[in-house]
Amino acid sequence: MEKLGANPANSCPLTPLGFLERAATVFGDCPSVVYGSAVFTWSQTHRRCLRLASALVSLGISRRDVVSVLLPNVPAMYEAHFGVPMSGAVLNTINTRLDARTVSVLLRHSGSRLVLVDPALVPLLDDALRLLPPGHPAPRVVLVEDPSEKDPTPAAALTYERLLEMGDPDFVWVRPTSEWDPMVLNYTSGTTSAPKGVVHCHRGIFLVTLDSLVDWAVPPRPTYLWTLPMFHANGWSFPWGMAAVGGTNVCLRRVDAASVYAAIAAHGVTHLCGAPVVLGMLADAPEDARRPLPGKVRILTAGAPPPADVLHRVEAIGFDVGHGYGLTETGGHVVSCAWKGEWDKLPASGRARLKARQGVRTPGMTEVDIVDGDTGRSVPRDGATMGEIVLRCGCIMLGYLNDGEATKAAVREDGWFYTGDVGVMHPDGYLEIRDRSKDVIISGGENISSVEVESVLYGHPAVNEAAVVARPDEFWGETPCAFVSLKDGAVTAADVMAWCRERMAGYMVPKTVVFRAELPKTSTGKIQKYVLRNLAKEMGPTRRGSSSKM
Ligand SMILES: Nc1ncnc2c1ncn2[C@@H]1O[C@H](COP(=O)(O)OP(=O)(O)OP(=O)(O)O)[C@@H](O)[C@H]1O
Repeated sequence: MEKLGANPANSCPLTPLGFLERAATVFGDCPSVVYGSAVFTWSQTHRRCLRLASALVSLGISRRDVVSVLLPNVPAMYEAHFGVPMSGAVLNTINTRLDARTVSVLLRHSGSRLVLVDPALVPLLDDALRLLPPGHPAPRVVLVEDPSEKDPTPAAALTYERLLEMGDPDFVWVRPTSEWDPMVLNYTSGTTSAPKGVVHCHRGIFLVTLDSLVDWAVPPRPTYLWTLPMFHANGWSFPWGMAAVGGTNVCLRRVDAASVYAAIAAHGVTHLCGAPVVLGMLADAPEDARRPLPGKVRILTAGAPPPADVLHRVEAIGFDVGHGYGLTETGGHVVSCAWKGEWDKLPASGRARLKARQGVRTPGMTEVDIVDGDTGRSVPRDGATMGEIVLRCGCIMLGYLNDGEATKAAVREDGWFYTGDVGVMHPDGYLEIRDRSKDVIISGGENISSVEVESVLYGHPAVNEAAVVARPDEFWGETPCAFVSLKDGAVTAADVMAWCRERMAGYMVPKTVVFRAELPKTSTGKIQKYVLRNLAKEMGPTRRGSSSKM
């Protein structure tokens, strides 16, 4: 036995890129990517990706060079997920909702060599390039033509289709020399601080892709609607996943309730992903935007805590919602609320409450725990004691690009990745996020989960969105301050406080309620609590016994 082990046949580097070759063989004539009236087959997508890889190499792109994309969910964005790493380069998808300054910082930080850009985003890229420091080599720009957008570049500029024409459809793609070779570079959303550049290798992406398919029980040949931006942590690994199962990728340039319902009906969509804001959008869609669902439509939600009330409402329409938890640093979801048959017997609100819990590790994940910050020991399974969620598995990032300190703080010597999320472990072994460590409110020594207070606020029939942050308090240190946007305006701060008082302990009830037409969000649709926290701080401390409204 001692002599047996790794050999050249069993230690070839794992990579998700091979899924595409297989898809071309098995599903060659089946639709791969649909966009408006354009329909590609898997053999066409395979050849287009090889052309892209070959053309990039002919432009001088080589192993480990960074190629960025500034694109909505269009076919070129899908193809870049294969074509760019098939050239040996590292794919960097840039969030299209960022401002020019941030895009410029990311281009500089990543040392990007080439950018694929959408016509509508050319002005943003131009501004970002102008902001690069003098002497910094600007990346080469390739415009991705789009039938629905005016072409803003001179005829002589290099375009995506011309680039593909230059490429070889029989190109022998550049395989990773090691499965640990970097494959993608994704910047985090910047919800809690400046975006960090997360680097994943081929092996990690291979593992999370297959794990996500198994965990969500995705069958062969699904019809997958791209409501989740592929720039957000590579669409939680599903660009590669859809090739593995021969799915049809329905691309949408813009996501609004009417286009989502229309696309579901027109294409017979079976699967889609979205942050809880997308669920809210579907649940609150006006009657004239809705279409009957053509069959079972499954939604995977992750990225922020889904309020039980929103889960309940979207399931009432007929959607079948799965709930996952992950971070840019894990490449996809690694914890999910694995559903038990016996829960089906519960009333709808009870089912939604259970589904709002983040759940248990996915099958491919090695270990998840919640640990006490001081002792490092697991917290008791009592559904009440809070600790930090830590993870261990093959899809944890290689690290943050050029940021050894942040990498060391997140991936520690004890073998855990520290998520910065605070949660509790329930007696049945399912975990539930209570907060991000920076968002916990400490009032008179009691830890208050802002998420828990928010979930009560979301239950109020007039509340559209809610976020709870700490406001300084002269006596308690901090008290909860709720920022609320309303569906209709006929509610007072006193009503909101009374609603909370009936449903939670007194110390958790917001002592300040601020109404806003809209709450500030990150480019991935998450509410920017640090902006609200600053606003709460600027209001000055609350005084003993006081409660206020604005
Ligand atoms: N199902 C979920 N329920 C609650 N929170 C979730 C869920 N899924 C993800 N999250 C939150 O999203 C975070 C991961 O988001 P992402 O990687 O996009 O960047 P970010 O953490 O928002 O940005 P930054 O790290 O720059 O502040 C998790 O740490 C967690 O706080």
